[in-house]
Amino acid sequence: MTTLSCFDLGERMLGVVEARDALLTLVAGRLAAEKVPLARAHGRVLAEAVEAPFDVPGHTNSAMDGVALNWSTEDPGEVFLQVGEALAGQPFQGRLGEGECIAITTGAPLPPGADTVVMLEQLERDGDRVRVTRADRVKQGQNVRQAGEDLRAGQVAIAAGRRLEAAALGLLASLGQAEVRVRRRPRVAVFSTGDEVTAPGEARAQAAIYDANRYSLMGLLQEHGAEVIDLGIVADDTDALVEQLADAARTADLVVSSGGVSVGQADHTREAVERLGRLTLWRIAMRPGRPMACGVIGPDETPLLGLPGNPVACMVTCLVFVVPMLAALEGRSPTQPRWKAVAGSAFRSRVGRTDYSRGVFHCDADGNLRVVNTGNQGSGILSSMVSANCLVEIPEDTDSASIDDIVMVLPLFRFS
Ligand SMILES: Nc1nc2c(c(=O)[nH]1)N[C@H]1C(S)=C(S)[C@@H](COP(=O)(O)OP(=O)(O)OC[C@H]3O[C@@H](n4cnc5c(N)ncnc54)[C@H](O)[C@@H]3O)O[C@H]1N2
Ligand code: MOO
Repeated sequence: MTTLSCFDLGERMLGVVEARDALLTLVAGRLAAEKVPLARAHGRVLAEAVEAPFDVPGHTNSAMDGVALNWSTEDPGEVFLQVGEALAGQPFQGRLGEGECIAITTGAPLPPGADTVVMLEQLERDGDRVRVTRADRVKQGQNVRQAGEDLRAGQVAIAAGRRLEAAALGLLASLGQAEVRVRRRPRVAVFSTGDEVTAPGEARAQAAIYDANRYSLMGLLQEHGAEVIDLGIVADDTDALVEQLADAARTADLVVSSGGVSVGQADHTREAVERLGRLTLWRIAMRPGRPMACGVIGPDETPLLGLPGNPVACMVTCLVFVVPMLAALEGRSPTQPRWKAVAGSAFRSRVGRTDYSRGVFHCDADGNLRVVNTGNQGSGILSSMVSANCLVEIPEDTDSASIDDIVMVLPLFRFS
């Protein structure tokens, strides 16, 4: 089935998946790659696969402090003559003969002729004679890490499109990589609309509200890897907004606004966007987050998403629609992590609409994920978003979610 573009969907109510697929068509290709020092690469996305330039480990080495010896013969005996030592970084120069051993430390290369390490705790020493206690328990090859057992030279160590978390940074360092090629961070311009919306720190007029959305959006976008361009609260002046948006379209990969998308509003944002490109207003069969605007602006058709003004609807639509677009820009999979959990409370739902409730999941005594809602689910109640660690998604074919039903949870924090 071909996916329709944002402007071909018409007036009907859209499904969440359909809307997300259409938005992903606006993300034209992946962002350019750039080289960054490994120490600054945390959270970035690898632009190309990294192959191991050599075997890892590079040499067969000891996993214990003890002695290295040859255990391949049928009766290796119990007493060995120590003929030298190998330290990490200082190999033993020579070959072990029958009945010989060397002292060895963890990580030191095994000399030719040795295939087994017996740890210190299992040894008795008398001058250069070493006796292996409980020799019946020794297994040939024990306590030895084979060259290439982690990675073979030329094998892909980390695939392209992978976000670099702590373990990946450690692995890249162990491969000697001082720099890595990662995708440029997606640049997202963010602004708020609404005459009543006031910047925190400024005096608040009667019936005005402080601008919550820009801050929750900037937080979500940064958490998911974006570089944010803060355009503030747009002035009530269409010409000024056109100038600001034209600028944003030149520098940003995506423009995100909140407010002014419900029906029947005389809105200068809409007029400004239409002067610079195209805009379509959507109604999505979801709650919260039903009204949304989708458009393109500027010569490069930079995508613009107008998210609903209600603070929870704004965050939910950012998670469900904008976060997958960021993933696509960075060359990651846009599929979001979600898990099954047992409902510990009832959740709001209705056939024909995807419902997102704020939930808290935890592991119960049997080790199962259990999720309860965080109370008042009004679209303006940000404190129930603060108490939540997930969204509970009840799909459009489901008319109720009661206690003990299985539901899907989407973590609110970045998982991959
Ligand atoms: N007749 C209809 N009315 C409404 C509909 C509808 O379909 N028909 N949809 C409702 C839904 S659902 C939502 S969500 C909102 C979306 O409204 P807008 O995007 O036009 O947003 P505003 O009207 O500007 O604001 C709604 C609400 O949110 C507050 N807000 C706005 N911006 C911010 C901000 N930056 N920080 C904090 N709070 C903000 C604003 O004060 C309003 O209370 O429309 C419903 N109405
Ligand atoms: O889409 Mo609007 O979500 O809540 O109040």
